[in-house]
Amino acid sequence: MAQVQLVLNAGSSSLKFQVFLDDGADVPNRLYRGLFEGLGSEPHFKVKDHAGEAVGDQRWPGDGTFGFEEALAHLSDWLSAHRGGHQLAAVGHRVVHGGAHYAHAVRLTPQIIAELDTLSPLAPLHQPRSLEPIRIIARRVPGLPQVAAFDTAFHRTQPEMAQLFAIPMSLSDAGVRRYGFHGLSYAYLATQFPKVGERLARGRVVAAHLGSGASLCAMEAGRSIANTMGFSALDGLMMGTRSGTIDPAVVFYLQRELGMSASEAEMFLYTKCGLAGVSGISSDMRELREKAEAQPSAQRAIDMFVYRINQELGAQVATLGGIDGLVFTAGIGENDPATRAEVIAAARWAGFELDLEANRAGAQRITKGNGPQAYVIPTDEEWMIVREMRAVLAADASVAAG
Ligand SMILES: Nc1ncnc2c1ncn2[C@@H]1O[C@H](COP(=O)(O)OP(=O)(O)O)[C@@H](O)[C@H]1O
Ligand SMILES: CC(=O)OP(=O)(O)O
Ligand SMILES: [Mg+2]
Repeated sequence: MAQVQLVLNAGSSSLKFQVFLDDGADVPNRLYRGLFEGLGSEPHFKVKDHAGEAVGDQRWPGDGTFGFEEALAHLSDWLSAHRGGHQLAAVGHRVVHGGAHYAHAVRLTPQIIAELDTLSPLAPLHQPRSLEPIRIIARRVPGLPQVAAFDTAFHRTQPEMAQLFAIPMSLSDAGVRRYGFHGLSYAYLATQFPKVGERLARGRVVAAHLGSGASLCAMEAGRSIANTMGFSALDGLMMGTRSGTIDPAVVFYLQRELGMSASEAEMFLYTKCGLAGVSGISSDMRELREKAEAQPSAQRAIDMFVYRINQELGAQVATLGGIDGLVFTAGIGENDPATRAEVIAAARWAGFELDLEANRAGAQRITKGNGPQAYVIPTDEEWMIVREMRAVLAADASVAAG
C-alpha cells in the first residue's frame, strides 16, 4: 500500500501543511497543500489537491474560540478522511529554533524534544506551537518517525561577525547570539536560484521574506551571510504584530514606568506592535491596503513597514558589499504588488528600476534596466522540510542496515 508523509509548518498566524507521496521520487510528489490562516483573527481553512483544485474551504468566526488547538484537531480529522487508505509513514515539522547546536534536520526522540523545549523562551510565539503536535503524535502513534527541520539551521554558515553581539564572549558562548530565522524559506529560495539565473545563483542577493513574520537575508552564492532576525524572531523588520528592532531602553521603560513584568513586556512586543499596533486596525496587509485611503493610521503602518525594509536593506547590502538581486517571498512578498513597488521605489538608491506591468501581472522578474534586478519567488517551506526529512530518514536507514 502506498504511504504518505505529512509536513506541518506552524507559523505565528498560520498552520500550513502538505501531504506527499512517499514514493522515493527525487522531486517530492505532493498530494495536498493547505493551511489555516488568520489564527488569532479570522480563521480560514483552505486545501488544494495536487492539481490545484480546492478540496477544502471553511471559515470560523473571529471571536477567539477557534485557535491553534482547534486547528490541529480539525486538521487531524480532515487528514483521516482524506488519506484515501494511504498509511502515514513519517511527519516532518518546521521547528523555528534549533539553537546553536542543530545545523541540520534531526529525527526526534523524547530527549531531543525536551532539549528543543528549553529553547521555547527564545521563540515563544513559535516553538511551543511546533512542539505541541510533535508531542501529540508521539503519544498517539509512538513508533511513527518524526523529524524536525529548523529555521535557524540555514544561518549557521554566517561569519562569526554576523552571529555575535557586542557583549562579553562568555555570554555569547552561553548562547546569547544571533541565530537568524526563516531559514527553511531562504534555503528553499536558494534551491530555485539556479533556475532563475546565474545572477541569483552566484551573486549577492537580499531575500525578503515578508509574511506575518518578516525578515531579510543577505546571501552570497546561495548561502546565508546575514539575517535581520537575531537572538529571537522579534528582531529586525516591523512585522504583523511584532515591533522588530527597538531601542532596548524601551523595554526598561515599559517595565519601570508602565509597570509591565518582563513577560508582559515580551508579549507586548511580540503581539501588540508592528502593523497591528501602529494601525490600531489589523496585522493583515490585505485589510490595511483596503482601508489605507480612508484611515490614515493604516497608511502610516504601511509606510513604516516599507521604510524599515529600505533601511534594513541598506544594512544587508553594505554587509554584502553590493547587490545583484532582490527576491520577494511569503504572504506579502508574493501577493502584494503595492508593497513590492513601494520597496523598489524606496530602494532606487541601489539602482532598482520597477517594471510596472511585470509587477502588476505577478511576473517572476519585476524590474528592468541595467541595475540589479528584483524577483518574486513563491516560497515552499514544506517542500524543503520533506526533502530534509527524507535525507535524515535515508541516513538513519543506511546506518541501521550497517
Ligand atoms: N493578497 C495579499 N495581499 C497583501 N497581503 C497578503 C495577501 N495575502 C497574504 N498577505 C499577507 O501575508 C500574511 C501571511 O503571510 P505568511 O507568510 O503566510 O505568514 P506566516 O507563515 O507567518 O503565518 C498575512 O498576514 C497578510 O498580511
Ligand atoms: C520565524 C517567524 O517569524 O516565522 P513566521 O513568519 O512563520 O511567523
Ligand atoms: Mg511563515
